[in-house]
Amino acid sequence: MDISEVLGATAEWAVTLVAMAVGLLVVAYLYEPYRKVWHVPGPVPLPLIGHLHLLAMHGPDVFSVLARKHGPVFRFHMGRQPLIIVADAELCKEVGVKKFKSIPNRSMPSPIANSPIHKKGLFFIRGPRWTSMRNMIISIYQPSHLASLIPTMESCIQRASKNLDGQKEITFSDLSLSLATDVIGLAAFGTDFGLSKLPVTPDDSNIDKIAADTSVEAKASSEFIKMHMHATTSLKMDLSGSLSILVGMLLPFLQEPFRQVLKRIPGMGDYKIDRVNRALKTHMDSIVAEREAAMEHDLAASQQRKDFLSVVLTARESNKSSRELLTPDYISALTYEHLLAGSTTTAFTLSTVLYLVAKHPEVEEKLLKEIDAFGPRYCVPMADDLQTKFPYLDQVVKESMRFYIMSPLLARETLEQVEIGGYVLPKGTWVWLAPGVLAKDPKNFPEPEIFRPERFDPNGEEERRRHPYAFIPFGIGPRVCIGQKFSIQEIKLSMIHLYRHYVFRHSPSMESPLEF
Ligand code: HEM
Repeated sequence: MDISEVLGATAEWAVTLVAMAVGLLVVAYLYEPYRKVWHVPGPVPLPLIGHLHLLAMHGPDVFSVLARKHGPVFRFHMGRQPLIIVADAELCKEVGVKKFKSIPNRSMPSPIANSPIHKKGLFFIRGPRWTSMRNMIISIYQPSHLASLIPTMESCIQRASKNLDGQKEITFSDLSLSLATDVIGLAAFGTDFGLSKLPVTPDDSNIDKIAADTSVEAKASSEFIKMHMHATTSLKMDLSGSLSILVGMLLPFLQEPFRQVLKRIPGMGDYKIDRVNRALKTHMDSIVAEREAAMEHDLAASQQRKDFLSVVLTARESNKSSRELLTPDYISALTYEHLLAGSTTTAFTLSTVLYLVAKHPEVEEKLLKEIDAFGPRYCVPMADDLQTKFPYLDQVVKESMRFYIMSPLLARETLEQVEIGGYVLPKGTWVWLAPGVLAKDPKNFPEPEIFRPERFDPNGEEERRRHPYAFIPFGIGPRVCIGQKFSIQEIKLSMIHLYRHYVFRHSPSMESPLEF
């Protein structure tokens, strides 16, 4: 062997060794988070994609399938990121309530981390700031405030339902989205978006028609809503996300550099998301600034306003710590969050209630009887009436929310090492509760695939036997939804108004079975 052959062989070895070392580093990087929670049962994750192939295979049922196989606490890998899924009512109570001090925050998905308008809302803020803001917001949502919103809600419902007059066929989910967005627009901003004058769809098709309205207010609202719709649909952290989100799920360290580059390339998803998020923030900041100016101009008139933004601005002036806490960017984020958290959720729930009632004539008959018994059509129920005079409607709404649960997962992250269901989880573990699995568990809901509102009858055996945390569509513990009563009030008022004037049937062209 001459010297050049020796050198060649050495170089080959060196390249092989370097390639192996890089390969090992990549594998170590990919499996590093797995190492910390490998003792929790779960399927073997594939490199890069983790368990995303299972999600593609089973759809949203994947967590029920895995819970049956691996037990109530198991691992699910979203790309490289392991999630510890908790699918048992008692253990959910442990995570959400009993051990709240060790698990007080939500994990922050990557699309949010890049958007201040989303990041600074109540949903994702942490620590003492969250405690103070939550207490301040809860104080606004007193029963008397909710009751005072009934006329606003009712007038939006009446206006939206005019779209049904003379119609043989309508896509109700579009109408309910317009309605819910209008209601929250008035409740949060004191602004009438007027969307239910003409339903708006997330694919923007009606936006153009709305934009044809030349009034300044209509233009501003339609632009704002268009951006909002886009921002909402792009928040998903799944296979349909932007390229940087996809890359981030596989190799998180590459996400930020990718995003920085892609957001500068017109036509890329990241480019659009970045522009929309910045525009939304600018728009919200200008709404807040305008309202602040109006307040300075006429304090007494501003204090009379009932919308969330005005109430928060008034609260800010009450003392020094509120002024420090409620800076304009947080106020923008909190107000915008209402639109984000309160429109699609309520619209989805109202649509599914209507869909399920239309599918079950015996439920419809019982419901109509209850609604008719309340009184003549012009008699609008008050807050107390909604709570006490419509027990069957209450059961129908609950059962619909169980049947098609809006949030099948609740995100949490451990603040310190904690033990859940016999497994020690280190600080920083993503622990996600699975109300979607609980809602279909025959232990708590016999024959879970049957739509039966009576299972929520407070005097019934099934309701009495059920674990108190088996049904948590609005979440659990101190982080529970702040808009629960608001949206239930809106849904009940809508159902009462709609069923006083119309009945609904499924269109022959409707997708069956529904796919989510
Ligand atoms: C049917 C309608 C709604 C559903 C199903 C729903 C569901 C949820 C769920 C599941 C959570 C997470 C709770 C947890 O992690 O334990 C949540 C949180 C939240 N929701 Fe709702 N929601 C609805 C309507 C609303 C409305 C109308 C608003 C605003 C007025 C709102 C504002 C919020 C906020 C701010 C949070 C975060 C609370 C915190 O972290 O302190 N939601 N919601």
